[in-house]
Amino acid sequence: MAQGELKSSVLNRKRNPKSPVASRSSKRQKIAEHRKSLPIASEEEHLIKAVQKNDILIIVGETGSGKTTQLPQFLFNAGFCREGKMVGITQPRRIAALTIAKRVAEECDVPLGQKVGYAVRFDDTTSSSTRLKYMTDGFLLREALVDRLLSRYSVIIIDEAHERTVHTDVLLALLKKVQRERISPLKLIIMSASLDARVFCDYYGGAKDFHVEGRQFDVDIFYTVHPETDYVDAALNTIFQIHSEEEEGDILVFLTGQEEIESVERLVQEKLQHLPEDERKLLPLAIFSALPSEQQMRVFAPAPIGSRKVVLATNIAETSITIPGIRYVVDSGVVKARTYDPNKGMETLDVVPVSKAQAIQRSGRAGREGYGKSFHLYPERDFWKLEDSTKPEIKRCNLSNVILQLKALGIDDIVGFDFIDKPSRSAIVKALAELHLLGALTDDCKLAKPAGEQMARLPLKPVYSRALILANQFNCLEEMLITVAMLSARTSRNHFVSVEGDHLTYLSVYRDEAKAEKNMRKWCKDNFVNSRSLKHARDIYRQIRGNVEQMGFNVSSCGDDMLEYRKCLAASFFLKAAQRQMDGTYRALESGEIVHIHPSSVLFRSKPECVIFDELMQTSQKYINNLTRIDPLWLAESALIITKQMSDFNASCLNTTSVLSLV
Ligand SMILES: Nc1ncnc2c1ncn2[C@@H]1O[C@H](COP(=O)(O)OP(=O)(O)OP(=O)(O)O)[C@@H](O)[C@H]1O
Repeated sequence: MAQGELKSSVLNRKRNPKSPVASRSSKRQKIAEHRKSLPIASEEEHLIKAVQKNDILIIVGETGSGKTTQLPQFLFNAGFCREGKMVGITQPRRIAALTIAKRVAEECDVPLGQKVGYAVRFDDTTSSSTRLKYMTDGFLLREALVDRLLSRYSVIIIDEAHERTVHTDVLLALLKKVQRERISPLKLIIMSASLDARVFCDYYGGAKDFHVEGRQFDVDIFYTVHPETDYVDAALNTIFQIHSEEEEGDILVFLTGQEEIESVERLVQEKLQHLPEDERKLLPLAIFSALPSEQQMRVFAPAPIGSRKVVLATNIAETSITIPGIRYVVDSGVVKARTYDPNKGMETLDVVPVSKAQAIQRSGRAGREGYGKSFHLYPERDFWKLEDSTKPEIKRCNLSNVILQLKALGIDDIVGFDFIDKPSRSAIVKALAELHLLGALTDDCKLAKPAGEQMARLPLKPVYSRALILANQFNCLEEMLITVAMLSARTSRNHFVSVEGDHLTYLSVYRDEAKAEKNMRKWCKDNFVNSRSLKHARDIYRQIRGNVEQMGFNVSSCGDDMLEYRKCLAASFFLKAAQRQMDGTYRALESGEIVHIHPSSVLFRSKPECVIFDELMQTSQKYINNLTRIDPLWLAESALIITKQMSDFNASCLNTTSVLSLV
């Protein structure tokens, strides 16, 4: 993309004053000045009055106006944290909870974990003195399992509500109920950067909305004149164009996923080799959700003096976060979106155009510390054609996890539950049936004891939780913990091939690295394994091992008896089994879909007669991935159990019999 093709639509610019490298007190002064300069600062009094007057408040403000960092501090100062009460702030993403809490602790000049802390899955920094608690929406939902009325909170703020993650949607409904049931008052604040305040106001019966006007810094917006045929190539060119022509400042590039990011990372490195020495000072850094937290945090460190960092990100960096130094944003205009078809039990992962709200959020990342520029790799006319916002996740995801949590919260009538946007009936029925077959629900659709309770306590997909519970009985819990950790970390498995399938291959990758005497990075490099993902898997392993030990499980190993382990996999993943057809394709037994083994599976060539799989996904074709070869007779054993379960299953609790089509 040539410079001439970029078009500016915002001319009004303000420059960021140069920041002095400061001693602690001048840093404190700088922070105080910064806080005063935020658009929300002049609204403190009005906001507090509005919260005092209204039990539910919808706050809408532009990105960067200071909602997330300032409002909790205003509430603290106004006395909402007296008598040990807390203000809880939820974020859709863990990286946001983490970095915002760090920033607010810095603004308050306190160590993280005391007055200000964060809590995300497997990582809780809060203490008994924490008053402002940043957390993921999923974490608060889990907290409700232990303390139904969320009694320690005086205020709960649901931030970035417009993202409409499934956990946010469930919280919106749950908090309505909690508010009604609580004796001590609970203030509820819904915050959103954009648009649909109306939806939330209506949902809460005409709740009051409050608008914070203005933003701190302008962002110049540029579009291409013509559509780009290859956005990766266009992104690469734009990075180097900014690097050679624009003033100092870091670059944030939005791409779609890990593989793409890693390939752009390599391409940037390669291109740099062809530049003169003094123009090579460009440091590519990746951030995506499968990256371990501490590696994600690298993008927040300043670039070495004289260098420019270029952060290659998925939509993980789209909302809430401030990456210091970013002045330029490059927006590919696309995102990888997951949708789930409950009838086929199939996930589809498509690269689709972003919504207007997402494009605005992306641009907003350039104007956090000073004036910025945002380069969209598509024409302006295409921006206007984008959807306003993304479809709520609850309408396009597998509901089994969320329904299990609602059941564990004592909410039995899922169909009648007051969702802001109701999931389809078929998605609910499918999830209930799946949970029943996995042993989490009784025949009357109640939480089964203890299996359902244990599954609800484990922060994993229900099928993984079931695999762990069964593995405890099959004496292969150690192996299953590794498998679940490797599957959750989406680790690569090149080079190590077990003829039995991907799960066993994962096991050998994990174990061989542990045995090797070399350092992990070197070992991974020699063996073509992604070291980032493997490290992530090790973290997850440690954490879930802690969970199952707390539940009283004894982590034992089946040694070399992999038959037991494979039988255990079959008994857990029986709903995800596929049988080879005459023509070499497979038929997924649950849905009847014709599917193919993904080329990255170690079983791609050997094509065994019968397999269980972890993923069924539509990309260019319908693929199954993460497979293990099983004996069809083992499935027959599971089928007998299922038939028995189904005959006992009280389908009237769903008011439908369509669950029977499952078996
Ligand atoms: N970690 C950080 N480091 C440096 N500055 C930060 C950090 N977090 C926030 N800020 C500053 O505070 C400003 C306000 O951030 P805040 O997150 O409160 O805004 P917001 O209105 O909630 O925006 P958004 O809707 O985009 O989350 C940012 O624009 C930035 O200048």
